[in-house]
Amino acid sequence: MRIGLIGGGNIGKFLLQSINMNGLLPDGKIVGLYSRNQQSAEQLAREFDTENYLDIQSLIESAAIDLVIEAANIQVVKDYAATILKSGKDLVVSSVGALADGDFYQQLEKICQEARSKIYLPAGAIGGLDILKAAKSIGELESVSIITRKPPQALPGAPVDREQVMFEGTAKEAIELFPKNINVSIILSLAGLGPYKTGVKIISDPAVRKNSHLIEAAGSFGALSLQVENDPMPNNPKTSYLAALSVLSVLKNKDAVVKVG
Ligand SMILES: NC(=O)C1=CN([C@@H]2O[C@H](COP(=O)(O)OP(=O)(O)OC[C@H]3O[C@@H](n4cnc5c(N)ncnc54)[C@H](O)[C@@H]3O)[C@@H](O)[C@H]2O)C=CC1
Ligand SMILES: O=C([O-])CC(=O)C(=O)O
Repeated sequence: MRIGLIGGGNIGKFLLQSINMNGLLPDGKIVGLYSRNQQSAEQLAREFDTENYLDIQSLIESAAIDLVIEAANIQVVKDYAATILKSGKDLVVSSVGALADGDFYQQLEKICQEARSKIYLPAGAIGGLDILKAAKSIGELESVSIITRKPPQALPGAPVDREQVMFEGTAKEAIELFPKNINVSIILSLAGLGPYKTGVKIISDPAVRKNSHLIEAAGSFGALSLQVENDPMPNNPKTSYLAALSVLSVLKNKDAVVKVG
């Protein structure tokens, strides 16, 4: 697997370390990187033995790459996913919030069918998606919600001296207001009832250090209540370590002959 990486932040650097330095993907290597800050991208490319691309288009079009990982932001997915998939390359998306737009989702799906490419959406900083998908398969999933609690440093505009509910509403609205904080609500929507029917509450809490997500769902299967207490990435309190691990896990399991879950 010859991988191209977009984004050299927390998740990107974790992947470079895990794959290119620690060899955690036996048949894979990140052979190309594009990140917005060229100075740090050059440094990362040197440190982790990969090629630094000066513009995103050349990375996407490179014949040396057969799968692209987006670890940047929602806008990058909106701007480049179609080009990547049309070129026949597979795409792993970290900023799954981009797919809250149903028209965009369908457009990408059509491109994949025509170009025989695939999109991989990691579970990110949460779990429980297998339960929602199973419950939905007979159309008897009734409700899905997520309550996210993060320290104020992770949430724009949060007060540092008291707990505050920053948002309460649907996943569709939540991702528009907090695009770097609540991608989890969109993967939950895609596995379950869609972004208009997934309830979201975001709480800023100065008493916590971890990013926690409480997922609740109900249907004919029974009820789900799952609390994830995530350690943040060392350099970015917004992003949970599990989000980075889940991208690596998708890559590790991509071509497995036995699929679990
Ligand atoms: N699904 C999930 O559970 C989660 C998803 N995310 C998503 O993953 C993204 C990456 O997370 P982190 O690595 O923690 O963020 P980060 O802020 O540490 O890194 C983002 C990187 O992307 C680069 N970048 C920004 N705009 C770019 C562009 N136009 N082209 C190329 N590179 C660009 C930045 O320079 C930076 O290196 C987040 O923005 C968020 O959308 C983050 C956390 C959890
Ligand atoms: O990392 C997390 O806990 C969740 C997050 O930022 C996101 O979903 O965008």
